[in-house]
Amino acid sequence: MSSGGSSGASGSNGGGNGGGESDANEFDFATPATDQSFENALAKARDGARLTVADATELLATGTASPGIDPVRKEAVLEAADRRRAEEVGDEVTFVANLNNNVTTACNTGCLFCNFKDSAHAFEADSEVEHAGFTKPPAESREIVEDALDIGIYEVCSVSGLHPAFALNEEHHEILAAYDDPASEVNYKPPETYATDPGTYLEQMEAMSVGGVHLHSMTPEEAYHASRGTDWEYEAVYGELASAGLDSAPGTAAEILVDEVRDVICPGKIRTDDWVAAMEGAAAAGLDVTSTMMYGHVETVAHRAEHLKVIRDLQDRTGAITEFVPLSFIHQNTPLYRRGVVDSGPSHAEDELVVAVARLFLDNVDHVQASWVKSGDAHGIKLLNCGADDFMGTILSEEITSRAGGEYGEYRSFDDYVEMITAIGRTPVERSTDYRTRRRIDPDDGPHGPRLGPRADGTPMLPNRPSGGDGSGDAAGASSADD
Ligand SMILES: C[S@@+](CC[C@H](N)C(=O)[O-])C[C@H]1O[C@@H](n2cnc3c(N)ncnc32)[C@H](O)[C@@H]1O
Ligand SMILES: Nc1c(NC[C@H](O)[C@H](O)[C@H](O)CO)[nH]c(=O)[nH]c1=O
Ligand SMILES: N[C@@H](Cc1ccc(O)cc1)C(=O)O
Ligand code: SF4
Repeated sequence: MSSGGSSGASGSNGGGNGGGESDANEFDFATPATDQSFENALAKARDGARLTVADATELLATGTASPGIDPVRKEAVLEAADRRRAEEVGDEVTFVANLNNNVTTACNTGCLFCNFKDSAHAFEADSEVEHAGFTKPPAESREIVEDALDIGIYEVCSVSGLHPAFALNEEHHEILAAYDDPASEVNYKPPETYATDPGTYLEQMEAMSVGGVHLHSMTPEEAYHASRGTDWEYEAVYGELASAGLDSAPGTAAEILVDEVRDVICPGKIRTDDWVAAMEGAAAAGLDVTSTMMYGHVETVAHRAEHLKVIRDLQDRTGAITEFVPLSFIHQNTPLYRRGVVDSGPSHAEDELVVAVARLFLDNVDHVQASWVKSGDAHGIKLLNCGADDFMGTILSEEITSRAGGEYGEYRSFDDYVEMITAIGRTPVERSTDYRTRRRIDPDDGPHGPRLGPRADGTPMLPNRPSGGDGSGDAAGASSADD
């Protein structure tokens, strides 16, 4: 691999015109040019016409004909998106009382944007390699969810590394173990190899699906891992997971859904077609799904626009997508940054344009999320005025962004939410994961706490855990389970 400076990212950061002026290397994507003009694209967006990939590219770049982001044009795009948001979903800003409970950081997939994972080898019982990761057996997962239910959460969101000992169920263990060389052929080692057994995926689902909580888990990449080495259909795999308690699936692992970008940032991951097939399988199994895009690394604005088209087409076919979650790339501790492939994540202007163009382009997805984890409070609030109408959730625990170098903590209280949302003249609304159940919150009736969770009674959440994210993996008052 070459590491020719920051060319890929400087191209996309400098207004999204590709890596045109920088050193040629394999991470340079061609400068996008379209046969559309910025003005025409903006006029179509204002009229509510369905946008093309070329339209979206022009809007994201504030015109591909000139380099950099034009501030006046940017404001026009943001204004059109904010107006569309108001017409489509009104002035409510939703958020969910939820808990992140990630089960393991052991992973060999090697995505170059990720610092969440630890090399799975370090988790082996006879390994002397130090690591700060964790694996939580099912009983520990259950205890963590139980404790969080007591303080009022509605949802548990669980995404994990692809631990080599993870299998869907006992039958899957047998199939994987029967390979001649399971480790190299199907990324499998038996649980007894490791200091801590993660259990099966079905056992983790059963453990976390407790007390009426909504279980949001199993990304397409995890569904692939839960069926590796077999000919099982995604619909059947998600069906079994649903029978064990899964309620909806996160559409992470999407990154950029263009294979030439995946080849650079996550060559070990499933390709775009497989990601789409997994999401369709989840939908066919009756699950809601979310959708994401992780942007601001080596890709161009044209790749972002193509990604949005993949999501819109998927939603046209399934109707199962509840929200779109833009994930702003956090660069500090990642291999992409440390190896000099990128020199930063996206600028604030790029974040704003991604939210705005998602709102305008994804005419079939109702909700666009702003993330205080990725952007912090002030910029997150700004994104709510660029087309976003959801402000994610309380989460209580955060490992992905903090390990990548993010600095915005791992919890927001209901009082924080009410203050931030009313500060911009909007209405705070507690939601269910699927947005179908909502509760408008009277700002004057504080202190505020969750009421939609199975055990929620309006008491403010008081998470029993050390404050600040040190990436050590403690979650909501549980002990860490370092292997
Ligand atoms: C860490 S993975 C965990 C789940 C599973 N291993 C997978 O890849 O689907 C979940 C998602 O976190 C996001 N993520 C990881 N590192 C990130 C970073 N440095 N900045 C922003 N998002 C990141 C990616 O979109 C990734 O798909
Ligand atoms: N944007 C981020 C999220 N979003 C997910 C929500 O918290 C929630 O699970 C979803 O909206 C379904 O209800 N979660 C994170 O941990 N980090 C983010 O940056
Ligand atoms: N946990 C993911 C974000 C995420 C999770 C679930 C979703 O449905 C959407 C987004 C991250 O921090 O990157
Ligand atoms: S993004 Fe997921 S699959 Fe990729 S290295 Fe990180 S944990 Fe593993």
